[in-house]
Amino acid sequence: MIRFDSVTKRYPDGTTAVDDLSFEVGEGELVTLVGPSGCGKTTTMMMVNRLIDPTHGQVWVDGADVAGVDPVALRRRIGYVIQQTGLFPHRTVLDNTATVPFLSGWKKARARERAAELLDLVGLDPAVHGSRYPDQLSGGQRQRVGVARALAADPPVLLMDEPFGAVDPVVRDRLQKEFLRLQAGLHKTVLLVTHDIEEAIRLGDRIAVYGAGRIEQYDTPASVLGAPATSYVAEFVGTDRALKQLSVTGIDRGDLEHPPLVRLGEPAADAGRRLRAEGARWAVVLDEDGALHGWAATEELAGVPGTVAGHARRMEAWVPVTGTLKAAFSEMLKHDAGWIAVLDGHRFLGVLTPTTLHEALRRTIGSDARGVPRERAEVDSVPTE
Ligand SMILES: Nc1ncnc2c1ncn2[C@@H]1O[C@H](COP(=O)(O)OP(=O)(O)OP(=O)(O)O)[C@@H](O)[C@H]1O
Repeated sequence: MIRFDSVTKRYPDGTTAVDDLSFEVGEGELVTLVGPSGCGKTTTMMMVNRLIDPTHGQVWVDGADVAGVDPVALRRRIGYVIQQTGLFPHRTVLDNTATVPFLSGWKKARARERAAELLDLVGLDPAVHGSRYPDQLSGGQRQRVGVARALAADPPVLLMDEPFGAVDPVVRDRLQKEFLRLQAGLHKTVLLVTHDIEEAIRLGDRIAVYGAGRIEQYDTPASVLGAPATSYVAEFVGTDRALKQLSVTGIDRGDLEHPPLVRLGEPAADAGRRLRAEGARWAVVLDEDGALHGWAATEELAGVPGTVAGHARRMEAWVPVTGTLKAAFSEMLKHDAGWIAVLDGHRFLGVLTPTTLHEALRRTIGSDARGVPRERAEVDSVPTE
C-alpha cells in the first residue's frame, strides 16, 4: 500500500534527514516508526502525503508514485493526525471533524451526520461534545477529535505523528487501547511515528527502528525484542526487553502443564484415592461440561463421603489461549495464584505456572519469537463474578 524505494531527503542546508530508505507497508498494516529525536521519522512520514518531496527515490501509495499525484487530492485520501491536533479553535468539534467532507463538497447536513458517527466511534458523545470548541475539551478528548477528523473521509491510509504524545500516561494508555480496538475493525494502513519504544511495540504489527536517517531493523515487535538485528537496536529496545517481550508473546499450547483432573460429580473418596496413587497433592476440578470449576486438595478428598463438589474450591484465575504471556503473568499476580488455567472458549486446556512462564519467555528471547495479533494482545480475561 505504501512503498519507499531508495528514498533520500536532503534539506537545503545539507542535512540528510533520510538516507536511501526502502521499505513497504502492506494494506491494513499498522507500522510504527520509532527512534530517537532527529532520526528522520517525521520527514519519512511527510513524504507520503507530499508535505515534503524526496531528493531522490520514489514513494508509492496504492500503486502510484506520489510525485505524479496532485497533493490536495492525495491528502484527501490520507488521514493525518498530529500531536498538536491542529484543530481549528473557532470551529465546533462537530465542524472540525467534518472538515474534509466539507472540503470534498459534501452537503453540510450529511457531513455533520458523518462527523457525529465518527465522534461516537472514538468515544465522544456528539450531543455533549459536538457543539463545544476545542479549548473546552481535555487533551485526551482533543486527541480523539484529531483521530475522528482524520477518519472522516474514510481514507485507506492514516499517518499519525506522535498522536498520543501530548497526554498523560494514563490517558495515553486508554487512547492506545481504544485505537487498537478501532483499528481491529477498520483495518486502515497506518504509519505511526513515536519515540516511545513501548508504544511502538504495543501498537505496531511491524516496527521500523530508526538510526540516523536509516532503518536499522524492520520486523514484528516479537522479533525486534527477541532478536535485535544490531547492537544499536538492542540498546534502543532496552535491557528490559525480556519484560517487554511478555506483552507481545502469545501462549503456546506446548508450554502448558497438565495437572490431574477430577470431575465435580465424582465420588470424593475415589478421586482422593486416584490422586494419592499418582502422588498428586491437588487436582484441577472441572464441571460436567468440561469447564473450569476450581481445584481440590488430595488430602481433603481422601476418605470423605459425598462428591468432589463438596470439597472443591473455586478458582477464577484464567486466561484465554489467545492471550499473551503478560496477561497470564498479571492474572497470576492479581489472584496471588501459583498457577492459572488456560482456556479455549470454556474448554480447559492446561495450566501455566511461574516455571512454565519463565521457560516460555526464555524460549522467545533470541530464537523462535512469535507474535500475537495486535487486537488479541492484552485482552482482559477474568470475568468479575
Ligand atoms: N526544514 C528542515 N531543514 C533542515 N533540516 C531539517 C528540516 N526539517 C528537519 N530537519 C532535520 O532533519 C533531521 C530529521 O528530522 P525529523 O523531523 O524527520 O526527525 P524525527 O525523527 O521526526 O525527530 P523528532 O522525533 O524529534 O520529531 C533532523 O536532523 C532535523 O534537524
